[in-house]
Amino acid sequence: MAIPTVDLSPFFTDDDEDGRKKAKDIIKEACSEYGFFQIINHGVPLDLMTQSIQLSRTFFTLPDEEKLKSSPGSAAPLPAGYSKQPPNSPNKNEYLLMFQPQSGFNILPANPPGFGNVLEEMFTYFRKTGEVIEGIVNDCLDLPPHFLKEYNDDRSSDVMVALNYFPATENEDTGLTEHGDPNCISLIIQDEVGGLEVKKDGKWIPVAPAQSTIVVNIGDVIQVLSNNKLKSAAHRVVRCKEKRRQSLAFFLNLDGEKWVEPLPQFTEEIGEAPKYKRFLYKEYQALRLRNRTHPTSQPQDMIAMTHYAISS
Ligand SMILES: O=C(O)CCC(=O)C(=O)O
Ligand SMILES: [Fe+2]
Repeated sequence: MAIPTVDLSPFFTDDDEDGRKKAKDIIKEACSEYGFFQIINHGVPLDLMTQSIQLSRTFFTLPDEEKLKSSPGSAAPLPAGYSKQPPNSPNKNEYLLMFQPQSGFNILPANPPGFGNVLEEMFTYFRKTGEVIEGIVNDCLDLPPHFLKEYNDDRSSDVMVALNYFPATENEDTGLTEHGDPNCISLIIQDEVGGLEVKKDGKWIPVAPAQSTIVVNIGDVIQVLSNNKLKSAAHRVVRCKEKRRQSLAFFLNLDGEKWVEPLPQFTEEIGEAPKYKRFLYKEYQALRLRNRTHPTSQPQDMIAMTHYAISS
């Protein structure tokens, strides 16, 4: 079993309505079945993807004192710059986090040379592809044209993270614990080591690494808006022995001041009860951030979308 792969090339030409329709059908099915799919011919240049992973691998092998030159400043809403998970965290990685290039928050490394530029370029491409996906999801949900684009109209909360996972130990191979992404849509590229897994019907499906492929997943915001029509699937990263793993994740996010609730199209207009209470996105984000700073001993005790679920 593997998550579906979709060719996005019809969305980058004007005259392939048929191709777009076929791709949308696959995406619609994938988002309701898996919450995940993979894309090829997505507009992000392969050499840029390769370079970003290679330079990231080089960056994370630098001595701590060099990496810590990009330590986060305090102004940003999330720690933009280089951080390592605290030793008590079940997540075994270090990472470099950034906002959009013009945000003023980013503390990008000077070494390896060119890495900062490559990250900024990747951010810009990821964002474009993320917006294309958001438009497709909009159509898959039969929402009015540009509804999601107008609702999610502020790009200043988007985040990109370059991650380095440490090799597994004899006794322990968790890289990133099971979670759903809180945001709207996420894009991931992983190196050849692999390790990303998606939960479907209680089973873990590995997402095999594939060159020039981007993994896409639906986040909690879309799951709530669609009243569970589309799925924000649980996923995790498993570590491999002897090999460290690089990945790059982009989160098309929502402005914290937005309210999130199931849309009338998926509730009152079709006679269905809303499955979630209305909430302010920044409150949910703060709860999710608390999971990271104060991890619970049991992963199932972490705050997730179920926090706002209405029991039927
Ligand atoms: O590293 C990966 O492949 C996935 C990262 C992820 O799921 C996340 O940061 O939310
Ligand atoms: Fe995730």
